[in-house]
Amino acid sequence: MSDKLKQCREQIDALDEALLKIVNQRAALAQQIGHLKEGGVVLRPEREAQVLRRLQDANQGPLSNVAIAALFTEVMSQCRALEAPLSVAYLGPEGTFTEAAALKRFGSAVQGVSCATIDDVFRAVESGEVQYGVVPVENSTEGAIGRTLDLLLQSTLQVCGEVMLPIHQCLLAQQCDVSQIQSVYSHPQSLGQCQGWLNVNLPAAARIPVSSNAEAARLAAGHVNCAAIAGAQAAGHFGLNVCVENIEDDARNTTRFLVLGKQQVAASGEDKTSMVLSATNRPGAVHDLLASLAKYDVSMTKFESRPSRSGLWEYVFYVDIEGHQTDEKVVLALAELKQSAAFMKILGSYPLAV
Ligand SMILES: O=C(O)C(=O)C[C@]1(C(=O)O)C=C[C@@H](O)C=C1
Repeated sequence: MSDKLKQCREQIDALDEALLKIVNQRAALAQQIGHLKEGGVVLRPEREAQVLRRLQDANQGPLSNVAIAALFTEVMSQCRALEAPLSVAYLGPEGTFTEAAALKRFGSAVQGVSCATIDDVFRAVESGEVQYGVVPVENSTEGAIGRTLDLLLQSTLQVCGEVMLPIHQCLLAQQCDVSQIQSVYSHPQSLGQCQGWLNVNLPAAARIPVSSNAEAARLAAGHVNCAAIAGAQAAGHFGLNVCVENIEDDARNTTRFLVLGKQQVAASGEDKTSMVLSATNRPGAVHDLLASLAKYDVSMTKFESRPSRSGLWEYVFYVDIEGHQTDEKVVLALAELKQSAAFMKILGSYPLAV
């Protein structure tokens, strides 16, 4: 070993000891805070977002802000676990992007509960079996996840947070001779995100939609001439090879997930509010809804219409705005909006994804 290498490792050892002491001091403070909360809710999304943003603002590298967020999310996850255990349901099975989103938001010190359907995630949170749930809500290439939107309308749960996860799809198979692949399994959303790649590279292969990407990988593991489209993490779970990486048609392909819970999250300073609206049946009604937002300078980040399921050709609108429902201009805009809407339900205010 060269002298320089030895020296660097000695310095790392010394720093690790200092880090060890400091993270344990931090953990002890979190424990104290836990006692002060006395039966209160342990997870404080607004505080966690503020901690991450402050550190990202102060970060001078060489670690990236993405790395800093991942590192300190894990630190907070371990500290939080000393205050109280936390359970989180997600749309499973293990190895799906939703599991990755839950991990990204909550870190590893939580009890993850895999659910077979989006409905089951809602039920698990509603019944109190778990404290939080994570479900996909929209993808940048394929659009809304209708089932999540429909359940948000019916449910009493609050949206407590959002997670943005860059989605990189891979072709997984037992053998990587692409000319031998006859069928490709995947979730319909993932097949949609890769249709351009499939048209060019596997035009003759059957595209078989299944319930999840993990299920696709499980099926591909049983047939030598079949492949799955899934995240690279699924390859390890099912003993498959990653034959081709990044086969999504848009390199910026991102899925947005929602964190569901029962708490009203306090303002963090950079927040979003989600709601569902319906307009009265008269000319200009939708315009009036949006005019209330414009009047108070509230930006809209999403507008999505869905059948209302209560009348033929009737629609509800899913709207996200910038700001917390307790912010002054949001309070004014929402009060006016409520006057012109036939129906209005606030789904929750929560910190912007860090
Ligand atoms: O500040 C708190 O309320 C804490 O419990 C500490 C802490 C942290 O580790 O920083 C942990 C859990 C909360 O969700 C927020 C922050």
